[in-house]
Amino acid sequence: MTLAATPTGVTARVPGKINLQLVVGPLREDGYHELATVFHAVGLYDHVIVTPSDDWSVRVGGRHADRVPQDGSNLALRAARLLAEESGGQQPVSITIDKQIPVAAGMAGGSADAAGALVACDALWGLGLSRDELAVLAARLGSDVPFLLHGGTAIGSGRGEQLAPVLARGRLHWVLWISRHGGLSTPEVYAECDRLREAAGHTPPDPEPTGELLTALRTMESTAVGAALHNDLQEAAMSLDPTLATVVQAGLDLDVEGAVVSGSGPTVAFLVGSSDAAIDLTVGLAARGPEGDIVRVDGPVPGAQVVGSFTPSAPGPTTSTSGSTDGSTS
Ligand SMILES: C[C@@](CO)(OP(=O)(O)O)[C@H](O)COP(=O)(O)OP(=O)(O)OC[C@H]1O[C@@H](n2ccc(N)nc2=O)[C@H](O)[C@@H]1O
Ligand SMILES: Nc1ncnc2c1ncn2[C@@H]1O[C@H](COP(=O)(O)OP(=O)(O)O)[C@@H](O)[C@H]1O
Repeated sequence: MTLAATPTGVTARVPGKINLQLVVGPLREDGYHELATVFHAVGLYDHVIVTPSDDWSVRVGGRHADRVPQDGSNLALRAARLLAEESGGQQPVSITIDKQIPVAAGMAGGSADAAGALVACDALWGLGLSRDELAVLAARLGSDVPFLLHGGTAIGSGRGEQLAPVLARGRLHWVLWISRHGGLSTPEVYAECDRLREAAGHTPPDPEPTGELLTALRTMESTAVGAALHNDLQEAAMSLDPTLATVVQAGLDLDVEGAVVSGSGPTVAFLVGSSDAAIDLTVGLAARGPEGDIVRVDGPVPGAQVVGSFTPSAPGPTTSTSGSTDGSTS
């Protein structure tokens, strides 16, 4: 009988997200807003590597490492500890994150790392939890974390943690404009949205996703999807970072199917009709738009998944790279 070798390290790959639609309802008594959102996972990835250790720790490298906490507040570390606790106690892990998703950018990079840590630790500790069981823990870590486990395209309701998959066939091509001047705080953007609404005397109704977007997503017809992009937090994000209005206008002046600020911003997502159009827009934005990183990605892509493991008999990571990994930066 051959015993399966216990892995000595596991790598998970996890994408960032954009919101194709974000309808923000009233502020609830628990401090969250009721939402109707359509999440869409795109091919810009963090990698989360977990290895057994004597102590809990996290180390962050990669393009956006400098803005990520490397203490107990790191969401990947919090996720690993929560899973250990809820599964009856496990050996501590040392976590290494390769950070390519921009931080505080409306792309849920911290939530992505939490989702990556959940699937990596589940595999390392041999727990075999289902996605639904992991999603319950994910929701305790943040409203966006369940979606980063799920991936693809999905409707989020409640505070964003209740998911329903969206029937979507095909692929969309995106160009992301990513700020180099720092991110926006999610709670501050929600608070600014409330402030603007109050000043305008506007009380929002219970939110619902629009049928127009859901119909457009069935065929992924880019002109129809582009026309249905919408974000209720966009005005608040622009109020806190006025550059965003200039960025959106720069894209609209070029050849795009649609433009939207992702989540609480400041990332701006431009939808185009082909990969050639994405290259043209990258060149145009670099020449005419405000300074920022410009990245081409496709969506939808799968959520957090294990892509490699180290075993005592085969040291060193084995990795696979299925799915879209474009994420080309200009
Ligand atoms: C705006 C969105 C859109 O997908 O994404 P990001 O822009 O952050 O990526 C999400 O709603 C962010 O979700 P997430 O970043 O997980 O937020 P959480 O940690 O759960 O909450 C942080 C804070 O955001 C506000 N919040 C969050 C979710 C929600 N439905 N209503 C809220 O008002 C609350 O002030 C809360 O204390
Ligand atoms: N692993 C992590 N990666 C990124 N940010 C993290 C992480 N852990 C904790 N944070 C904190 O979460 C905040 C929000 O980060 P992020 O998820 O990237 O943004 P957003 O909420 O805009 O999608 C950051 O400002 C950072 O302080």
